[in-house]
Amino acid sequence: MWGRWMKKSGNTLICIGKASKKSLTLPASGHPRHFFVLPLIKSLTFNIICSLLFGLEPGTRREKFLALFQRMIEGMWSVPVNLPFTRFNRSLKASLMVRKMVADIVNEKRVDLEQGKVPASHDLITKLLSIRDEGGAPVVSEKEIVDNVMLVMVAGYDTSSVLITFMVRLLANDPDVYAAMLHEQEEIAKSKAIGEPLTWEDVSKMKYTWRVALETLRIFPPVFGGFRKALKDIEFGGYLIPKGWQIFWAANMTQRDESIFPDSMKFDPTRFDQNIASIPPYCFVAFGAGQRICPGYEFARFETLVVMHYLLARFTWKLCCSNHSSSSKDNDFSRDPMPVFPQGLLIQVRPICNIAC
Ligand code: HEM
Repeated sequence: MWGRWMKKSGNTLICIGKASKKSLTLPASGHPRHFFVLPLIKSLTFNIICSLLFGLEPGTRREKFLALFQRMIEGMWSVPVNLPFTRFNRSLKASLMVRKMVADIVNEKRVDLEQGKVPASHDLITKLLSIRDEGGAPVVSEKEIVDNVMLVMVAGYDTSSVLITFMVRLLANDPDVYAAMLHEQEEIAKSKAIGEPLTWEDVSKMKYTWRVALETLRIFPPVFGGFRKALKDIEFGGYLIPKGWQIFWAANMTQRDESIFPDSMKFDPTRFDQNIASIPPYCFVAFGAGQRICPGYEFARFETLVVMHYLLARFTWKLCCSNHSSSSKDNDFSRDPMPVFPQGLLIQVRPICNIAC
């Protein structure tokens, strides 16, 4: 849904490209720098969503929004004990403030639309505000718009950023995949003048990079599962699941099942080339499946591809352990329930410019 809308809106790739270049800039001194990948990419994907979906431009307001939003997310999976000074309590308070900020933005946009200052196609909010029934009355209430904005922010924040972080780790560990991906991006960049933005055609050529992303999602799905309700009695593996029961589908288990993905722990992006036909339906479920499949799939695809393009164009990197951590396993991760690295995955980065960027 959003993918189609974004493709129609001409500046999508330019906007993702600009945000990526801004976040991924280092002084060209050639000296290495250290970065924690996950927080950096999280704020990048947050900024992309803010600009593209909500038309919220950089500035103090967006920074406040990000800080409150992060506080809200931190407590979403904590023990739900609402006592002062708990993570849960801080999260609830932040959530109220985020809702208030979103409601204010929606109101401002309604006024802008009424005064003809922005077109209906400006962003997701103006689009939703402009849907009218035959009598000219709004179809989506402002409360529904606020709910949808909150849902999109939460669903799009921790997902693509986790995928990109895992790809950064993979590329540091696997020189063959790194070389193949760099080659693909170099070929695309060669056809462009320095600073020329990526086009939809360029993105459609990033086939190997997307296979690497899919294979990363197969082994390390950011969303490890979800609930469904049995609409009728089902027999599965010799067990009866009665109608009305809740079922938890687990991407981790299906996507590492040896009978579906042989040698399942081997990282092999060729599973997603012409071999993709051998993957049975509902077995690659990193984006879910069926009617509730992730509506942000296309958006996540081109966001990931554009960010990876600029990362490869501008830097080489290697993994390192954090000075602040006594653990030598800094590059291992745990689930919270999203995959998290103890310090956010520390890397040493060296700026390059071997691709036009
Ligand atoms: C790598 C990136 C992403 C992954 C792996 C991912 C994965 C998922 C999964 C597994 C679901 C549940 C689907 C189901 O129940 O069948 C989901 C739902 C959803 N995703 Fe994504 N997602 C990603 C990026 C995004 C982005 C960037 C957005 C928005 C900009 C987004 C918006 C949503 C929304 C709104 C839902 C709820 C849909 C519903 O309940 O009907 N996702 N996503």
